[in-house]
Parts: sequence; structure tokens; C-alpha cells
Amino acid sequence: MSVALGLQRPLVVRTVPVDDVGDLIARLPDSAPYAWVRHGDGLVGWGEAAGVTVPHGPGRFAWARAWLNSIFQAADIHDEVRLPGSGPVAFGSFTFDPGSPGSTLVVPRTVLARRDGRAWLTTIGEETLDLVTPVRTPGRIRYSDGSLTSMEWEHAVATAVKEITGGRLDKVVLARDLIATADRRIDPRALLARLASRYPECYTFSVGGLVGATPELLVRHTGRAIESLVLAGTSPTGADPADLFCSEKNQYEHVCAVTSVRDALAPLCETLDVPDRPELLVLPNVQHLASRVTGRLSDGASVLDVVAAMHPTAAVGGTPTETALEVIRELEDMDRGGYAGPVGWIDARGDGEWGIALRCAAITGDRARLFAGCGIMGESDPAGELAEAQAKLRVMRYALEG
Ligand SMILES: C=C(O[C@@H]1C=C(C(=O)O)C=C[C@H]1O)C(=O)O
Repeated sequence: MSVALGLQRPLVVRTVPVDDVGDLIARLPDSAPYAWVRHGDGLVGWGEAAGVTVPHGPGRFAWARAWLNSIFQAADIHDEVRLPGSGPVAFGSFTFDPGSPGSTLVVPRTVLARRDGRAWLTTIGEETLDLVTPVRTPGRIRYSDGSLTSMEWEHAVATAVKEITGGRLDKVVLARDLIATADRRIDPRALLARLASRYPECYTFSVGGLVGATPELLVRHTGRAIESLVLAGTSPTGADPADLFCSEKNQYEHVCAVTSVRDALAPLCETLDVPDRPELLVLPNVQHLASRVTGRLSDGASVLDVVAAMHPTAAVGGTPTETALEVIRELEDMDRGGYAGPVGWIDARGDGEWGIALRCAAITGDRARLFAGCGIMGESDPAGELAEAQAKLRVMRYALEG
């Protein structure tokens, strides 16, 4: 556990309003940035006032909440803005599988934020001078297979189809990875800038080396109001949306995801509104069936409590959840790390926004590990699912190659 200022010495936090800050991502000074930006609004952060690697295991969300409480409750907070995301915030990324190590929480030393025309700056401890170094693009990119070749992955999909038609489960989301090697060290800021301009509708994020632009909002928590955007059912952009709406496979795949979210949220909510029918979310590469679920929490649960109840939804796990996790472990032959896990931020009031870490890559030095997955149903065609995974990989390929 690293706590730069020490648990015994409380964080001294100051939030002040600032004039318009321009492009948030362009303000990031170094190569280990924190970001959560959509349509230009959001939070970016740098430096580390406190940070921790969350121990893996089934109690990891409870452990993370306890750690955050100890930091936030002891903090000496001077907050002139008092909006979600003002005062101290922690950025976090949790691994998909509770058994995988690598979940992290970081309270940046500096956070710059904008929301609906208001901007603010939060600093912890002494002010420091942060120089914005020039952003370098990664140069030429070479790709190699991840854990499975395309053919092996198609075979895994075919095996999953057999498990489904044989009655072991209804739906499983299978993912694959792709390794990219660049000419030089990959500066996450170069990727963030490209992602934010090409995918403004998505949440462009960076936490602990995991960089991406996800369209899927796991949960936004503002006071007692919560909101989630459930995605499942995909076709290439440009294909007739009617095919997606009329496809029984895609409709059922979507119903599985929405049901998992409704079942997770219902016990926490006094009201919950789940649309009867999905809408269409069109992105530059793919289009999805999308359901916006809204609700009101019945008590003071924090955003992390809600994340803990929801993860993993059937949009990235499957139905039933535990069987899907078993099949994923059996067939993918890889550790997903933070891919398909919750990623986002939380403030000291318990407000925050968390997405499902999709359309992303884990960056280390000159290497990026890209991930993409697809919901597999009894009718799935392995070649079609491979094409869908490739379309989803285009997001990070574009971020790397421009
Ligand atoms: C698993 C991914 O995406 C998920 C799977 C989808 C599907 O199979 O239709 C759609 C959106 C996401 O919930 C991914 O992008 O890697």
C-alpha cells in the first residue's frame, strides 16, 4: 500500500472554481494520467496523494470502500464548489475476475474538472509546478496474437455454443486479446486525445495504464439518483438497424444483460425504471441495442456499493453469472485484467461515475494489450463473432495508429 502523505497525516484538500479550462486532456502533464471525459466534460488528474492495490478476492469492493472511508473521512476538505466530483476523488479500476490481482485506487494530487459549463481545480497538499511535456505518438505499430489465434478463438466460440445448446447456460461473453508493439514508449495522452475526438459519445478513460473509450456506463450516482446504460446486441455501423431489432438472438442477448442489471439494482432502489424496449446507440465502428435504466436508491449507498452489486453484468459475463464465469475461465485462456471490469471515479460524498472497461488496452512501456469480446448465444456463428470482435478492436487500433 502506498500512501504518499501517510494515513496518519490527513489529506488537506482544496477545491476552487476556475475559468474555463479548455481541453481537459491537453492539460495532463505526465505519462501516468487519470482521465474520465465525455463530450469534453469530466475529470482529469495527476500525481498521487494516496493510492492502493486492492487485494483480490470476493471482498475486494468492501475492502476498497473501507480504505476510501479511512482516507476521505480523515481528510481536511475545503470545497468551494460542492458538486459531484469536487473535493477529493479517487480514480479506480477493478479487475473483471475477483480472483485476479491488479485492482487499484488512486487519489490524484491534482484534479481538473468541468461539468455543464462550470470548472474547478482540486489540489491536495502543497501546490507543485507541473510541466506539460510534449505528447509523443507511438510510431509504427506491429500486431501479434494474444492468448489465442483467431482460429483458436473461433473454436472457443464454437465450444461455448455447444455448452449453451447443451443447456449448461444461456449466454456467455467471450473475449480475446491482441498484442501491439510500438516503436517507442506509448504515451497514454496520445491515445486519450484521439479517442476523445473520435468517440465523443463514449467515456474516454485512463486509470493505472488501462486506457480506452467505453460506451457502456455501469452506473452514475448523483445523490440518490442512479443511471445505467446497458448495451448488448451489436452490428456493424451502416448495417440496417432493423436487422438488429428483429434478430431474436440479439434481442435475447440484450434481455439477459438488462435482466442482470435490474436484478442487481432492485434490492438497492426505492424506484427503478427499466425501458420495455431498447434503443439504438450508433458509434463510428459498431451500433448497439441500448437500454437506459434509471432509479432512486433507498438509502445512502455509495457508487462503489452499487458497482459491487452490479458487477459483472451479463453484458460482459453471462447468464447465469457463476456458470458464465466458469466458462470464461475455461475457454478464454487468459486473464482479462481490468478489461470488462469497473473503471471510474468516486468522491467523498459517494457520488461518481463508473463504466465497464471496454474498447480498451493495458499499456506497459512500448506494448499495448488490446481486448474485445462478444456475447455468445446458442445461434452464434464463430466467424461472425470474430468479425464483431475485430470491429470492436478498431477503437484501440485507431487510438494507437491514428
Ligand atoms: C464485450 C464487449 O462489448 C459488450 C458486448 C456487446 C455484444 O456482444 O453485443 C455489446 C456491448 C458490450 O456490452 C467489448 O466491447 O469487448
